[in-house]
Amino acid sequence: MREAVLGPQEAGAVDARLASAGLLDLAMEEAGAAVAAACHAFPPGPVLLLAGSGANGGDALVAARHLHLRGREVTVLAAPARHELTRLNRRRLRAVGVTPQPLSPQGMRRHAAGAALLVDGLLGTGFRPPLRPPLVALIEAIQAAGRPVLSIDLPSGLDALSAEGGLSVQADATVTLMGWKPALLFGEAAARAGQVTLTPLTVPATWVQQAALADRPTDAELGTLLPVRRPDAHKGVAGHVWVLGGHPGTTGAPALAAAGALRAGAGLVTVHSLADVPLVMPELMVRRHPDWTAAFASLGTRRPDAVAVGMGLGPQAAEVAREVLAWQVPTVLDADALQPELASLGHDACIWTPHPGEAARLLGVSTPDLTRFPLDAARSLQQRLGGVVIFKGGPSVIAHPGGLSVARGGHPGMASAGMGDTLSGVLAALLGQGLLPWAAAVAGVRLHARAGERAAATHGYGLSASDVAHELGAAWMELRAAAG
Ligand SMILES: NC(=O)C1=CN([C@@H]2O[C@H](COP(=O)(O)OP(=O)(O)OC[C@H]3O[C@@H](n4cnc5c(N)ncnc54)[C@H](O)[C@@H]3O)[C@@H](O)[C@H]2O)[C@@H](O)CC1
Ligand SMILES: Nc1ncnc2c1ncn2[C@@H]1O[C@H](COP(=O)(O)OP(=O)(O)O)[C@@H](O)[C@H]1O
Repeated sequence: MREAVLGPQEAGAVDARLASAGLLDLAMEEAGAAVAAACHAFPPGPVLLLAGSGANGGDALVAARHLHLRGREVTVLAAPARHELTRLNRRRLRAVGVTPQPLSPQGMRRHAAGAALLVDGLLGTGFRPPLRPPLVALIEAIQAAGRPVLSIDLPSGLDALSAEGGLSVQADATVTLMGWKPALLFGEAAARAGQVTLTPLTVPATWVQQAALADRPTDAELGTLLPVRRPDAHKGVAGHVWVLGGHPGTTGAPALAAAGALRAGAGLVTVHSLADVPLVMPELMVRRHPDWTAAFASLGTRRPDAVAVGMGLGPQAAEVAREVLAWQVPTVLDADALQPELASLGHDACIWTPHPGEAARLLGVSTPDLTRFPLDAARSLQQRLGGVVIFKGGPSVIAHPGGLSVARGGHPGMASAGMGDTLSGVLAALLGQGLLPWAAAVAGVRLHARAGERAAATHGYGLSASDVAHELGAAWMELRAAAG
């Protein structure tokens, strides 16, 4: 099932809709039950639950009731409830014999000493930074307690939309509700969440869609996008990819892109370069040109099915990319071709693949400004460049005219030189096989990430881009198999 990446909901609007059908009550009940179930994965012993004033606190109160009814010793420290359902669940908790005590850092410290587990229900998606003092002291007290922590929805103190950690709870596990929040997927914030499990909640799909900022497609969905060849297929129908790149000192980059293209099913791959590009696979065709004017003259009016341009291309990259963009063929722009002066020259069949440094150059902002809010960064890049943008990272965000998509998987071993070059080749291969740019982008990024995961199983942090290219075929088979 396609999962949503959710932004903070406008609590009032959601409440009104849900409350009218009594569904918010059911949703909170489901949420609390899931949290209680997750507590059983921790060692046995007393559970200290911390409930804030909003609905996140309400979830904690429901969890406390479920735990108590199953015979688990619980202590609940709760802030005065501002949320109607939270008040209701406070009454329900009292009715089964558990009376919440006032929430304070002192009380927290006193009770944490005897607790086997802390449940953090202080703040959820309703939190708006900066953190106010009473919460600062509480979060510091949670950290100082040194007990295992299970957070509800997201660790308290994290801004659901931001990748920043800041002062926030360091959880061992998080039960997130309804959909993934950006904070659980990116940067320092994601590292605060520990092991995350998603509890979907039985609410109408339209509500989830309304709250969603992005989607997060599964392998089964992405596998259906990969092309299937007829038995009588020949290399002429599998796409001819041209790779334009390389410069003395960076000749490996186009070679890696070309290997990525071949391993992602391109029928023919030709590298055009002014430099002496290594023939990393004998199946590649490499044409060395004296200069780019001569190169374009010799190519005449011949055009490939798809182009990847920019990898290790050096100082003339903008000029070369300008010429390529005028061809109006499906084009992947990477590395040195990611220049601000090309922004207005793109077309609908372009895929731009900046990493955060290149994205900052394209938008004229600082890298941290972009990595803090990766979904906003991807959206801004797409608005500036048009076509499809892949804002690369772990994970990457794909911005296309239909919205945003957050990729799954990959491996930290992929943080090594040349990895993006291989991705460019993969994308060009998929474009050359007829995929629409958005489909090539979402399927290509996942194919590359899955190949990275497979290669990392053998090579760990010693992973190279060539290792990833070698796993592309197996990753392709897996994705297709997942599609059924
Ligand atoms: N919307 C839904 O469909 C569901 C939401 N649920 C829960 O509801 C949560 C959202 O609930 P709410 O919107 O009530 O918000 P929260 O429970 O996240 O917190 C809101 C409260 O936090 C305090 N707060 C906000 N900013 C603060 C700051 N800077 N410093 C200190 N305190 C601050 C305010 O006092 C506010 O009352 C979700 O995270 C989830 O846990 C679940 O009950 C399941 C269903
Ligand atoms: N920690 C990570 N988790 C998942 N994928 C990663 C991670 N680090 C890097 N990658 C992937 O590796 C690629 C790196 O691209 P890039 O920075 O352009 O490399 P290069 O410029 O060396 O070719 C991107 O596709 C990125 O998504």
